Amino acid sequence: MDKQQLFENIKRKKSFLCVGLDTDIKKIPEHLLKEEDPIFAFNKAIIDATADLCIAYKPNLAFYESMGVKGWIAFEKTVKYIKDNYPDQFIIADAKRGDIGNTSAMYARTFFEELDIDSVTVAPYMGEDSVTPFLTYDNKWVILLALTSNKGSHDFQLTEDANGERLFEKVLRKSQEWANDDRMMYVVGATQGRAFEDIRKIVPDHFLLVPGIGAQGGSLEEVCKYGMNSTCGLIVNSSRGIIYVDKTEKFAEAARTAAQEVQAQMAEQLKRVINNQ
Ligand SMILES: O=C(O)c1cc(=O)[nH]c(=O)n1[C@@H]1O[C@H](COP(=O)(O)O)[C@@H](O)[C@H]1O
Repeated sequence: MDKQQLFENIKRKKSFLCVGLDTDIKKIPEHLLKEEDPIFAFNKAIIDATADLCIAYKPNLAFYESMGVKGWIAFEKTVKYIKDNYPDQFIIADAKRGDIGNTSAMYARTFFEELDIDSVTVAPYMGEDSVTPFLTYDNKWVILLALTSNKGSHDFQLTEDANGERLFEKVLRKSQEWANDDRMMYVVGATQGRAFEDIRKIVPDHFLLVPGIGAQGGSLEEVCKYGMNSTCGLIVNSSRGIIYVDKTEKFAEAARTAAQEVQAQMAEQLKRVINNQ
């Protein structure tokens, strides 16, 4: 999917919501445990209940890999289900990969060839040759960690060099030598507030993947105020705040209601982008 298609989907659905499929066997409703594949059954119900309200799904690999082979099978089935039934959805494999070049090439092969997923999250710490193997595929995206939502973002990302440049700013600047905004996005946590202003000075046109609303308490309004650009430029993720709001047989309905609330706020925020077209 290219940038224009993504923006068209955002306008059509009046949403830039990404539903995070962080599916934990210990958190799903009990009645699903009798299913042959409870993780997939849960995901399928959540996807069917939310697909018209969001433009992306982000399964986080940790949740699947923690279950070994069974988890990987549920992950593959989930990706296939989205692609077969909701082909307009942008799929993000949240894997936070990155290694020496020939190893990154194998990660890229997994997500882009074997599974044909749209994008993968990548850690920038090992530099250019750890990221470029992911950039050799047409119509596939690298989503590079820039300024994350967690407290630990202060340990490295927000530290300054002798010239006053912060590490996340160096990541944003340097990585633009490897790919432009039709192949690369950046992760910026919704908890980072006004930092979006600084980020937009360096990457005005890029899409940003923004996790951290909902369970982590980030403000959607603030993210939009400082981070939205003329093509929206935001994919905002919520995982626990949508998929775990109810643990009864009505969990999917409740997830839909939670997604509807976020989508309504997004539709409001999008007015200024759409009206300026
Ligand atoms: O790359 C990510 O998606 C990510 C980056 C970041 O800075 N913070 C962050 O929370 N995430 C992921 O986004 C999701 C957030 O989940 P909730 O806090 O439950 O909405 C999890 O899958 C996290 O691993």
